[in-house]
Amino acid sequence: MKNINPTSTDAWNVLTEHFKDVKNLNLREAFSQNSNRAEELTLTEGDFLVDLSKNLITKETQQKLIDLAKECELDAAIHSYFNGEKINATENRAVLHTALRTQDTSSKVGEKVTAALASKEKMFAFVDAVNDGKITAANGQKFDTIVNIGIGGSDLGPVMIYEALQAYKNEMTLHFVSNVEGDHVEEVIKKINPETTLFVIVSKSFGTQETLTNSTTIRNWFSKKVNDHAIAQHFIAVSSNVQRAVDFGIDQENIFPMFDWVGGRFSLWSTVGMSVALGIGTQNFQDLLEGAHEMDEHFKNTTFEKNIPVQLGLLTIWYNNFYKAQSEAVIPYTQYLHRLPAYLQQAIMESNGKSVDRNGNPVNYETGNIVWGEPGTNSQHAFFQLIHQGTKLIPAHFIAFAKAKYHHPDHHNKLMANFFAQTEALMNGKNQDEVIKDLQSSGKSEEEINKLAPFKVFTGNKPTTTILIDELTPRSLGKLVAMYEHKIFVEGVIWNIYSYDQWGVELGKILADRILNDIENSESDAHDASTTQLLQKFYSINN
Ligand SMILES: O=P(O)(O)OC[C@H]1O[C@H](O)[C@H](O)[C@@H](O)[C@@H]1O
Repeated sequence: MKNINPTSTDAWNVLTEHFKDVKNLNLREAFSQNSNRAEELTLTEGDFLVDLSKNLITKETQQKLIDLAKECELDAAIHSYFNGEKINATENRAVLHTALRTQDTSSKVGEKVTAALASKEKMFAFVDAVNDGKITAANGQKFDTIVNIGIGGSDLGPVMIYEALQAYKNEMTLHFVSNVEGDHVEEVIKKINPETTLFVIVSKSFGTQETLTNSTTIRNWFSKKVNDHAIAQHFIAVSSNVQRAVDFGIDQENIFPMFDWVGGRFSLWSTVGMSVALGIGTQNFQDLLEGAHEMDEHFKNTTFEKNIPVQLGLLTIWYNNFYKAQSEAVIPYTQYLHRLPAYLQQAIMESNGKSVDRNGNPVNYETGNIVWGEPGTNSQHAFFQLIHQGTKLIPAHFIAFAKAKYHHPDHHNKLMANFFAQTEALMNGKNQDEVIKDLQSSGKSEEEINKLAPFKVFTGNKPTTTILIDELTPRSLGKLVAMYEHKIFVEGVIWNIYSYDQWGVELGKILADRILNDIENSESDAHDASTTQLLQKFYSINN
């Protein structure tokens, strides 16, 4: 991929000028002036409807952003991404999570696809055998519980998917242990029967402190509760470092390899999805992959104007770099997606939280937006106040599914009424006249009205993107997650950064090891005064 500083392109200059006009755009007026606005700024792809029309853009903005994408050679970059070029250059790796969800072995990455299909076949055979009771616990009973031990990409993707697909789960009960916190481990192991539990250790590197510590504690607990000989049947591993997993004591047969061309935070489609596949069955897992593949095809083959991930990525650039918005909210109107924001935080912020461009030079523009959110309607009763009336611009994604899983029309209508009402209210706001009229009709005195009115005014004009999907299924979920993966890619290309490394995480790991050594020797002197004082307080409570 070429090194192109986006701010040195013609399109950037054009956008800078264009921004001066658009920053005064009033969405209410934009709709009344153009009766086709909704239609012109809405994208569809099968069961997905993505309405961009409540954003602070015009058709012209969209065109100018596309020009930016073209000047930054997004087309060629997409080609490099899907064709397995080593676009993760700082780690000298290709980025091919897309190869995990296709059957096409005839492409340039055919060999990788063949390897991925073989690895999926081994995983599916294992999953089916466990779920059919052909592979059993050491005592011959059927496994009824899975404990996934992993962190970061080896946890967030699987948990998010499993929670999202609760309506598709089988009889297996899943637990996830991630934090290096004895209390977290304890809370999980006290709920399970080790005799019928399968432990899935997931670590791409098999070198992550949290996962190894938790696995060791759980293995020791298991051998006390059951016995040492049963370990081989009850512990399996997913890793790209097979040797380390063998050294840990996992039976070679029970190690499911991952590929180094799949980044941790994009790995849920691989054997990292083992626990999920055990919990929802192989057919549902396959549907998840096929949904993601559908989005891959859309992304690869659709013109930029109609391309959902391209348009969403460009909107982020627009808000981040021109409006200087610091963050974006993602609000799913379903409890099933309650872990989506956490999953996206890793996917988005670990990928695009970079301040050096592809030449190794500090960037002279903003990158990596902050992402956060919670399901609606809960979040309406929590942080929506700030989105409606705070001082910050927070573009938000509103995601909902037109059809509910269970038949409770009263609930679903109310949920969806809130979903539609919020984006409308964020856009329309409530002006002084409307506020005064309301207060008058509620019988308030003129004095009270004058006092209260300023607090009740909503400026409106708050941008939102509505993503309305027919129904939450494994397929539509796969498609939604892939949509965000490609959005991340688009942003990284425009920002001219490497989205697929994560050197920033490494420093914290090294420092924690150093302090651990001090803690084990009750030392505190080698640090700054603040850290020394905190360590001493810690020792005083624990010794
Ligand atoms: O799967 P593992 O090798 O144990 O890595 C788990 C996590 O480790 C680090 O935090 C990386 O930054 C993450 O991207 C990764 O997902």
